[in-house]
Amino acid sequence: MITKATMHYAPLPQAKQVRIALCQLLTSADKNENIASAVAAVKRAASNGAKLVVLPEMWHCPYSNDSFPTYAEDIDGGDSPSVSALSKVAKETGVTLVGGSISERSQGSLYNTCCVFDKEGRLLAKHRKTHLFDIDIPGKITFKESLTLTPGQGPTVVDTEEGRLGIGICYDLRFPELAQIYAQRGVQLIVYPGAFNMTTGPVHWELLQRARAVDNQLFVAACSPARSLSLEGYQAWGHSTVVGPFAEVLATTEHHPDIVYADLDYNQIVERRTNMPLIQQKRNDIYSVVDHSVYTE
Ligand SMILES: NC(=O)CCC(=O)C(=O)O
Repeated sequence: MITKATMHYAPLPQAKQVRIALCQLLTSADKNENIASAVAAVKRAASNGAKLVVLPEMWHCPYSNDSFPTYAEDIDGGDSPSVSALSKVAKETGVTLVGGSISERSQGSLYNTCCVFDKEGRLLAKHRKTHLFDIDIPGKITFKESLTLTPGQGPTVVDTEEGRLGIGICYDLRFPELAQIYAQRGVQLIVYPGAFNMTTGPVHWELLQRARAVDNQLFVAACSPARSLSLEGYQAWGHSTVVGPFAEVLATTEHHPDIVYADLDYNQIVERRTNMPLIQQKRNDIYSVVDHSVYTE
């Protein structure tokens, strides 16, 4: 049993170098077309040397409460064309695949769910968006995911050939506690499939990624859909980005369909934490972030 008194940061896994690719996909109303374009992007990323490939939030459907129920797939029940296609392409290309997110139906509830596959196409982990996107900025943007979706119940840490990953989905990026829990668990890279909007995206998208990276001295990657061509419906900010443990932007793009590549060297986490030993300097005697999925009172 681990208690708060014995709380510690898990040791980091062996450092390595990893080529990551973020596929900024243009999403349409046609699920089959979306699946085909995701598969093509993974193949292109792999052919350019990527070993870890990431897809955006809700890449298989338009981002709307009308779409989530109609496009939802039963992952646990084995009735998921999106998951089948991702598993197959991960195996064909030999990449570790963070499969963005899709609408999942499970036991009468809907979730915004990210599946992670190994290079054999096996499902390694499933993260259900933990913080639902419910905001109201009058005249700008109002969205309430909780009208259709149910939040996930915990953090997701997954050991892959390309490092120890922590998964968050879009609005999860706003919650520093989740990122700190990932750092406590020895995560090297936090991956956020996301689809920020045109009001908050310009001011918060990169800022939040850099904040999560510098607070926790680890890598952050956030993969968005490309901006929709139509003037109706949800407009994603785009700008898929990779950030290093010193808050440096390693790679980014604009709003069009694209693949963003970066070469990550996990040794830099050790270097930054040696230069600035924030973890040892934390005042656990006066504050702490408790991971209730691991620690007990
Ligand atoms: N899909 C989302 O969770 C959007 C989050 C967002 O735009 C934000 O400002 O936060």
